[in-house]
Amino acid sequence: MSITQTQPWQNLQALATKQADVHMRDAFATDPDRVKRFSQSACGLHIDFSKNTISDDIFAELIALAESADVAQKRTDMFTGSPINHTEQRAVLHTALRNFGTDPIYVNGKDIMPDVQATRAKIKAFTEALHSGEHKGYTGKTITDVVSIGIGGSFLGPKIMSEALLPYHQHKLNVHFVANVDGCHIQDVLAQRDPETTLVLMSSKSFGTQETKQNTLTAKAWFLASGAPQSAIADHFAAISSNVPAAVEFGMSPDRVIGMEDWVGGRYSLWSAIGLPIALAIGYANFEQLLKGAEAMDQHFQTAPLAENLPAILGLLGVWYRNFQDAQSHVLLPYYHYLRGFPAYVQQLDMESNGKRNQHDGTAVDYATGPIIFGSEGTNGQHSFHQLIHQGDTIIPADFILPLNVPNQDNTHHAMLASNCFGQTQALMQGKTFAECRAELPEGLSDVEKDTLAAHKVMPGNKPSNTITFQTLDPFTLGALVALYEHKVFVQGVIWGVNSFDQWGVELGKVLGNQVLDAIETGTMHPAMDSSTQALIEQFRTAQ
Ligand SMILES: O=P(O)(O)OC[C@H]1O[C@H](O)[C@H](O)[C@@H](O)[C@@H]1O
Repeated sequence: MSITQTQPWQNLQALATKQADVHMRDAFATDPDRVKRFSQSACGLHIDFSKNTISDDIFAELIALAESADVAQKRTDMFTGSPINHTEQRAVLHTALRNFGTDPIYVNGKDIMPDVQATRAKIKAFTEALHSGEHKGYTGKTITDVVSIGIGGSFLGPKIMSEALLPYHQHKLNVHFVANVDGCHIQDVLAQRDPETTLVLMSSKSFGTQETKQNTLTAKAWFLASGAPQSAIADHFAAISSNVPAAVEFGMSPDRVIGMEDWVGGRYSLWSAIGLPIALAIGYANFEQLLKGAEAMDQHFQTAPLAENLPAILGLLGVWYRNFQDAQSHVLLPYYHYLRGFPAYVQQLDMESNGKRNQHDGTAVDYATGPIIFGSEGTNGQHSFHQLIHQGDTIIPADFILPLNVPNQDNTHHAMLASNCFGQTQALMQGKTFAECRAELPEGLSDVEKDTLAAHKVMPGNKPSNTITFQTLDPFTLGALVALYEHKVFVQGVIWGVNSFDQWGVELGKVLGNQVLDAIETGTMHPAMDSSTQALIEQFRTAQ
């Protein structure tokens, strides 16, 4: 049965009509306990979700909707290794990677936990060998720089988590990230490096990603051009992949390849060996704390009643806006400079997981699914796109994220940051009425001028937001925050009945891109190629 035929879905449709006449301003004015009822905490995270266009009835129906979608059973299926990624016949077990328990988890009859623990030991050993200076370059010099090459989930997690945890960097290595195949980036990074003290770390789950392979080939050519012997590759190149044979065939020394399993999705892989660059930056002990924070959120997600369950709450609120308030997007606003990359991280996590249009049996959905995710650090967004969030004609639910304390805290700056964060949520909620705007206008204006100007100044308000706060962004808290969003996305995928763990939509672009590359290189157009693409290829070839 389609989710739209369930009673909670139909009740929510009726409640949406009723809710249209309610303004949050009035809800707060008549209900002093609202913030208490619509706030929850777990794993060091506090979520104030009272500035949402929900009532107790709506919240109850959203919980009922999750129950009708059997979120609890689907959650158990994921954690216990069922092949829930059914189009690829794979389990989805990024949660096993941060499981420090002793119980077995079986995939195809094999307990995977010994391998998970062995990989953690490899990450630890690799990190400590570089940090201690034991792993030296071919001329005997200490390795000072790591160039981490990867894209998508093999880039975003490592880069954004390393950036977010800058205060925890051990300063034993400089870790540089390269993702795009645009040669400018790899060339700029390598130009600053000494081949004798640089290690190149190639991360590619498939080991088939064009950008990552090309960047690594360029790095290898750079290294050998410096006069390094072929035999030195083993000391200066390493790889992380689920396709170890391909990595060895590519020229990686077998003992420099760390494997990963195919039941770890790219966008869920920072907890696997793909997270090695994070450990290289912050040290293995801190990396383990990152895992433990995610483990704590896993336990909360598995045990908390849905009405107190942080991922379920965020997921259901997203469904409320996407399916009953016609919201097309969702904005992430981390009020913390070190978390500036977090919107891009959640963009892949959310849009590559739930940007789908078919239910599990292949039938097309007849309701909205994944939203458009965007965002930027606060306060910068206030001086850029917040105008549309405040006065545009569409609802853009917002997540504000703020550490209550920051390292090397300057209280003046931090109070300003927090006041902007909270002030924005208040302005979005309460808005400013026509009468309030008109009353502030100078007396010299005529009534017509006042009416016109006031109309332009009205802030409708009733714009929803969640505010997520925590003491400080340490590795544990960051792990919990990332897992919170992973499980939010999971809850939504279950309700929408989509497979959140494949990504068939990225394949066609790759295939056609290779045909275009062939045409650029040979001048021979693919017979099925349209005239626009052919003209673009000709334009490019002519310009070279
Ligand atoms: O890690 P790789 O196999 O190189 O894949 C890198 C990225 O590219 C793919 O196209 C997918 O869109 C991503 O989910 C993946 O993270």
